[in-house]
Amino acid sequence: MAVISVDIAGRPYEVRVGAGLLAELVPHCRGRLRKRTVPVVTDAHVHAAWGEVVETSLRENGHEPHWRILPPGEQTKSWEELAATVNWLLSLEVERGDHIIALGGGVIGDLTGFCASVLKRGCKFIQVPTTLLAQVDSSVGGKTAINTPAGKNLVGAFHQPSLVLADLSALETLPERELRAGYAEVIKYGLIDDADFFAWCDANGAKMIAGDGALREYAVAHSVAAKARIVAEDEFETTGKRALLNLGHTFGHALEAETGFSARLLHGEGVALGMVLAARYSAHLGLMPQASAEHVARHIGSIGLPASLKALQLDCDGAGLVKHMLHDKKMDAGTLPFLLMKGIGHTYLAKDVSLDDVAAFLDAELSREAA
Ligand SMILES: NC(=O)c1ccc[n+]([C@@H]2O[C@H](COP(=O)([O-])OP(=O)(O)OC[C@H]3O[C@@H](n4cnc5c(N)ncnc54)[C@H](O)[C@@H]3O)[C@@H](O)[C@H]2O)c1
Ligand SMILES: O=C(O)C(=O)C[C@@H](O)[C@H](O)[C@H](O)COP(=O)(O)O
Ligand SMILES: [Zn+2]
Repeated sequence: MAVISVDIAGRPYEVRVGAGLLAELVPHCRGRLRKRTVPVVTDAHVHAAWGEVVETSLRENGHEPHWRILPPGEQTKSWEELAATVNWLLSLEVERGDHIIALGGGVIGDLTGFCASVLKRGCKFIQVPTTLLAQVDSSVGGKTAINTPAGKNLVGAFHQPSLVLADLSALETLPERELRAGYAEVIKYGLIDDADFFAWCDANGAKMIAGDGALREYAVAHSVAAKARIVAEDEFETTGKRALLNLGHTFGHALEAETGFSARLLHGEGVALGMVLAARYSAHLGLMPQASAEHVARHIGSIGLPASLKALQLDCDGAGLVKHMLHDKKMDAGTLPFLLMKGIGHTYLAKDVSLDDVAAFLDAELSREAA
């Protein structure tokens, strides 16, 4: 098992990565579950696959799980589910010191974390991520949120978990499309500032997705360590450092909004295509060699992730996509800083991007044939 520490000032916590952690959930929680009643928020797919394992671990250790089983999918990150879940937690008389368990992917982690942040002005919670995406990214760092009709993650809070338990065994029941989508956020760490890790992904990504346990443990632990370093430096995304984790997301979130936050485009798929667009736009601006941008696109395409905007068959133009971007939380005095690349492993926050130019670039990409 790998244990990574997230050194948030004054509130450090551990991320444990290994196989079989769900079956021993309570021992790993080491005294965090104070009461007999333990609230567990999950979704229907995760409950069907892992509910019994978690139930057994809790009951064998003298706890009584209370389940809130939500509909799977992005639509669950909503005002309605937030209100209903907070009311459910209140009905269980959860106290601030109790730990709420978020068992699931990024949707469950983001929603439950946000509930924990507002309940009684801040309750404790434990992230138990069951998707690759949640293990390498969303369970770590304390961003929590819901979506609104105006866009992605527009209402939320920074609220750190007390513990993250990433059980690699959970990935055994994860559909392959979800594994690939999660892998997009793994590649992201290589593209941000770690060219060696991108080379590792190039060599091992497909085998890791196919099920190699040692490669999975390395990918998850390396990604968590990368995220932990960035978050410890800039917890609240104020210095520009944490914004690097948004690589591909300005494009990706606009695509998610355009496709109605539906199963047509998963978050990780939007990020994958968003990173291709960020690389190609960087090449278009002359910042990065076109060959490096195509290297990024080739690797992403080789995994079965979307690498072409045309393939999405959107019913909009570049200006339509840019309109979604105006809700991006990085907007600053009417301008939108963009994550661009000077090369693989050299991402930076550019403050001088023209949105008209981005729209024209996207118009060209919308009609570009897939490589
Ligand atoms: N807070 C952050 O820092 C952060 C980072 C990245 C992404 N996110 C958010 O995370 C969300 C995406 O998360 P996701 O990709 O995990 O999606 P998800 O939570 O929707 O899970 C994907 C699908 O897999 C199913 N599933 C989960 N675990 C399973 C398992 N072990 N076996 C079988 N099925 C399983 C779910 O029911 C769902 O159908 C987005 O809303 C995104 O905005 C947040
Ligand atoms: O942790 C972060 O910081 C990230 O940006 C991680 C992203 O992968 C994640 O999708 C995040 O929720 C996006 O943040 P947002 O602030 O653009 O909503
Ligand atoms: Zn993301």
